[in-house]
Amino acid sequence: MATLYSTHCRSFPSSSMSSNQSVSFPNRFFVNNVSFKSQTHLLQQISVHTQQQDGAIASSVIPVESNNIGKRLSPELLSVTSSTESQGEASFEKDVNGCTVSITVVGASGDLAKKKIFPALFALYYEGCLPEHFTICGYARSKMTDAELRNMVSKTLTCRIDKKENCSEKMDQFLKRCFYHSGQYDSPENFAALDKKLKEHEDGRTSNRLFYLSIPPNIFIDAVKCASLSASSGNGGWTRVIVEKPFGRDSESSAALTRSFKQYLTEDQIFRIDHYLGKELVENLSVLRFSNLIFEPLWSRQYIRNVQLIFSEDFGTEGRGGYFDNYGIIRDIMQNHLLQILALFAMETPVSLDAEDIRNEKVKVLRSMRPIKLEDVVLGQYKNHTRGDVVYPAYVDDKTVPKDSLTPTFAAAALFIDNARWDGVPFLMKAGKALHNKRAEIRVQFRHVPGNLYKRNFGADLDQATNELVIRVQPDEAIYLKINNKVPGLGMKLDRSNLNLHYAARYSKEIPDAYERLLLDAIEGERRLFIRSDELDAAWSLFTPVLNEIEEKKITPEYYPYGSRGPVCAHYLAARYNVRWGDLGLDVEQ
Ligand SMILES: NC(=O)C1=CN([C@@H]2O[C@H](COP(=O)(O)OP(=O)(O)OC[C@H]3O[C@@H](n4cnc5c(N)ncnc54)[C@H](OP(=O)(O)O)[C@@H]3O)[C@@H](O)[C@H]2O)C=CC1
Ligand SMILES: O=C1O[C@H](COP(=O)(O)O)[C@@H](O)[C@H](O)[C@H]1O
Repeated sequence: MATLYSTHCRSFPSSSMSSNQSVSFPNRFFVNNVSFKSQTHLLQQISVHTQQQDGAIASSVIPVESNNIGKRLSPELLSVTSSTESQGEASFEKDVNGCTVSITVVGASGDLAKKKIFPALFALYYEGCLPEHFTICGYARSKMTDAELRNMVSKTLTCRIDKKENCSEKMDQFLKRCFYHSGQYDSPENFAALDKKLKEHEDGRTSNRLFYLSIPPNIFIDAVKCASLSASSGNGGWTRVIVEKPFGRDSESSAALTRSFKQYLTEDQIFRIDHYLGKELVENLSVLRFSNLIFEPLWSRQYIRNVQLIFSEDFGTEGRGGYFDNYGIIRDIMQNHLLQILALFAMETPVSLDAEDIRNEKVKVLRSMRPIKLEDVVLGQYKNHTRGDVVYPAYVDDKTVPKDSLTPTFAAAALFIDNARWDGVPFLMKAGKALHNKRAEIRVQFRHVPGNLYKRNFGADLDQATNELVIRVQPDEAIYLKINNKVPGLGMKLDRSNLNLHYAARYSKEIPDAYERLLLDAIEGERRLFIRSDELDAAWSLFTPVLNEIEEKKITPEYYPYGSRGPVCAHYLAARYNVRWGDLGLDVEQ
């Protein structure tokens, strides 16, 4: 997996390679990524030098079928070599003209582009993770010059706190690679003009083109159609499209969207982003589980009492009420971010770390899930609240939201996976806006110790002694395990303490933003963290019936004050399954 690379990013100095040159890799790497990289080169062979335990170097050539020599590698071919972990070098035959990557941010004038995409692209550039030849082009209807785009982008760029050297120089160099093209999203002519502009920058090199659709969903198809027909790579490079959520609002609309995409793109070209999959601790979930002996044996109904997936924000829908009212918190957070984490958490060990193997396991989890019952769902909506002199608005105070809106800004739900590993274990989800804190975490509560010798020390409430593993995705990333411990002294007093892996204390390096990882993956053709269409179908099949029922029955949400801990009914839901929400406990570190 990416986290095992010890190189700081996964780029190689590919564009500086001369024909048949070997590229040496100073550190351990997975050969599949070497091969992936070679999609931008013509493959000749891959030589691998593996360091043995005694330090000796064993050399081998990864067999490449003769009919594949000189061809671009497809991900399918890569699976042959994917599990080889090596140190060494690889040889490629370089393209005659070299390659370039052109990244077009469609909707460049928008919120997400400014907030996340351009800063992530700069971070990749700053870290040396972008190829030598690349162009970034903003595309939107707004009229802007290149200079105006650069000015807009420059306001959002920051340098890594641990690497401030040459920052302004790097920013200037980066901004010089950014251009702007104004056009309509449904105009083949405007996209053809974009194509012409990109070609000028690509300067005859093999062009690989990445389109990031950072636009509202109602114009996805227009943009995909025009990008694919008028501006895709025409000279042997790849064309990929990153699509932002929402991918529809139920099974039917999602399937229709996929069908429309597939008129213009193959599944391999579609990168459906769920930025929670790019978060460091979500990426680490599989490492934690599959590369530590102590967790995997406990990872089942036998030892785990319940799992909690919690998302909270301490602000409302500010500025996004128009979008939000049509979706609500279940579609905005649960059906995608929390469900994706659940699938990664609960999946069986994949055959390998290849994208398809991982996604195959995730989809099995999703398909094993029990339909969600309406009585297992709690809905809430925030109302206004005054604290001191400050009046915090209600959801319906947003001018873009109808006054009588029933759209939930909070939801809690109990989900179940009906398979052998998880039979009967409640997976509780809770997501809300305008709550008392901002947090995303996974909480795993273990069963009570059978015949606990120390039970008298806990009084009547054995839950006080529950071991709990907390994976705090954000903020202040941490993994900690609550254990029972003897308080030092002559008596026998027990307390609960944390074995704590606190990232800020352990690692001095700043944690990359999820969008950096995902953009880099899309450039490299790594699909592991993107949603495959069957995963999406399964996710919608799970949520669509209950969403329909909520809407048909016009369920009134429980109103909770802005800045509170959310609806009381969430506690009743948990109690029904003999669960206490872990984030509301009284521990030192919650
Ligand atoms: N913002 C966020 O935090 C997040 C956003 N997303 C998703 O990312 C995508 C982009 O989000 P965001 O940047 O907030 O979106 P914006 O509403 O800011 O729209 C992006 C750009 O699209 C164009 N646009 C907006 N509305 C229309 C319209 N009705 N018809 C045609 N063009 C329009 C505008 O550019 P111009 O007028 O110049 O053409 C605008 O600058 C959306 O799909 C959103 O759901 C996902 C997660 C988080
Ligand atoms: O996808 C979305 O995510 C954000 C929260 O993302 P984070 O990385 O800041 O935690 C959320 O605010 C937004 O409503 C939702 O659409």
